[in-house]
Amino acid sequence: MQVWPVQRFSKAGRTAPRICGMAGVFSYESSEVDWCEDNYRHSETVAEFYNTVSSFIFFLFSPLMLYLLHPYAKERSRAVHLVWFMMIFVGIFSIYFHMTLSYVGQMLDEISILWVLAVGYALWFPRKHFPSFIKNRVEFSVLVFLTTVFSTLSSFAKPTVNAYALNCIALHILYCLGLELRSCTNPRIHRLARVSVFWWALAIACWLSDRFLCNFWKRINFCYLHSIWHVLIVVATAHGSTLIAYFDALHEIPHALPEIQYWPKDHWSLGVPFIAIRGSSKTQKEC
Ligand SMILES: CCCCCCCC/C=C\CCCCCCCC(=O)N[C@@H](CO)[C@H](O)/C=C/CCCCCCCCCCCCC
Ligand SMILES: [Ca+2]
Ligand SMILES: [Zn+2]
Repeated sequence: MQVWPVQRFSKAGRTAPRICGMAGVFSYESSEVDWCEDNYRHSETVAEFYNTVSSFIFFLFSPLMLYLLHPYAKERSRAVHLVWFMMIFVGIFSIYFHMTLSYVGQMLDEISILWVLAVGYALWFPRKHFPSFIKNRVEFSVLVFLTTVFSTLSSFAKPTVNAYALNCIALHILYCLGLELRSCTNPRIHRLARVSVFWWALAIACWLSDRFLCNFWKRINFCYLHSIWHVLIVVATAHGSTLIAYFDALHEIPHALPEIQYWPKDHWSLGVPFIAIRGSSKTQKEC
């Protein structure tokens, strides 16, 4: 396969990125992070072709999830649309990052993920687990906002650890889900939880493998694991965020009788989950 002659950009043998002045932070390969896929193999201007192209998956799922979650958003708050709206920006920044491997691209990619997570926490973190000094969701949102501003500033201190820190937040989300599931007996919900964790585990396995086993993947000429991660983490987020939003709906708008359904076919193995709103009369919660 042809490698484009822009090898002057190649990182081979280089230990630290060259950032010279303000313009340097935008330059190709100014990020300390470089994924396993060979740079400039398919294009002169796109550093990691498959990692860039696979980031377009955000543009497929974001509008679909905005559409599917609209009935729930109408009942709960239009603010829940922020999560998938902001995912469009995660997609844009992911494309920019993999296209240039620039320092600015990396920071935009990671900071946008951090803010999506922050919005998710502010909207959906269960009230019963709020710290004792917090009285309501507005106060909790202020706390999340301040923590996120602090984390955003800290992310410039050691950019190479940002992605690991973000993955640790995913572990906290899994822990919170576990707590909710303990008091839930609905088998449909437990199945959605298993499917969500399955996609997330597959995604993180690809991310770690691309990071740490690159030599092996290069030897067998298969350097696409980070591209696969993009697809899997979006699928995991579609499942996981719907599950979290379902628990939120059960607690916050139980009268709406929320129910998990799948699009386009109402079967867990074939579709994308969403929250269907069955009514507005006050009834017992299911779990
Ligand atoms: C009560 C808490 C509610 C939280 C709601 C969760 C909302 C979803 C939030 C985040 C979406 C993740 C988007 C991933 C974008 C990937 C872009 C990317 O590939 N970036 C890499 C560089 O190109 C970078 O190295 C990756 C960094 C790690 C990102 C970690 C993301 C954590 C995802 C959490 C997903 C939860 C799924 C839960 C499943 C049970
Ligand atoms: Ca690369
Ligand atoms: Zn990526």
